[in-house]
Amino acid sequence: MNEGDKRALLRSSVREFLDFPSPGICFRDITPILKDPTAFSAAIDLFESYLRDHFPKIDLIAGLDSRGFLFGPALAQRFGIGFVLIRKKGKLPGPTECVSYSLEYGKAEIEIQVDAVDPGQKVVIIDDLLATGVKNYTDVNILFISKGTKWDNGCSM
Ligand SMILES: O=P(O)(O)OC[C@H]1O[C@H](OP(=O)(O)OP(=O)(O)O)[C@H](O)[C@@H]1O
Ligand SMILES: Nc1ncnc2[nH]cnc12
Repeated sequence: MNEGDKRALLRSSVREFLDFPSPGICFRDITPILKDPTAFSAAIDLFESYLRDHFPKIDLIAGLDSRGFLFGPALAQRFGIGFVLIRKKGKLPGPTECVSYSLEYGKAEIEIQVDAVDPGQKVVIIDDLLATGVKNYTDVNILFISKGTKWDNGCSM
């Protein structure tokens, strides 16, 4: 399957539910991607090829609780690198760093273990979709950060 076919398959695999979980929200349901191994492979292929084209050095993949956990480990395997968890507050043991943020509906606090990332490591943060997270980027996204510095880049598939 070529890249265009993969994108088309993914688009057709995301269902929309209006007014879920609250009135006015159009919820984009990615569960059909996970149910179809061809679609899931296509998602990981597209993430991988984007990263290989744009970023020569990646040390770690970090996944956002919870749907980022569905894609991140498979992607990390493709690169032979590790996967670390960014979880909702109160789920990770030991010393953590925490930040609060607003979602399309509601607020959350997320945490990472302080030893999850070493200074200077290049980390890809992966999630299933952005709604309000970063302006101009929607659907399946990859964002890059260098720990303790700034967002470097982002993409939408
Ligand atoms: O762009 P935003 O406004 O931040 O919305 C997108 C975020 O919301 C969803 O996660 P959620 O916190 O609902 O958790 P879930 O993955 O467990 O459903 C989704 O997986 C993203 O992480
Ligand atoms: N519109 C949306 N669809 C699916 N998950 C979401 N999380 C936040 N906004 C969402």
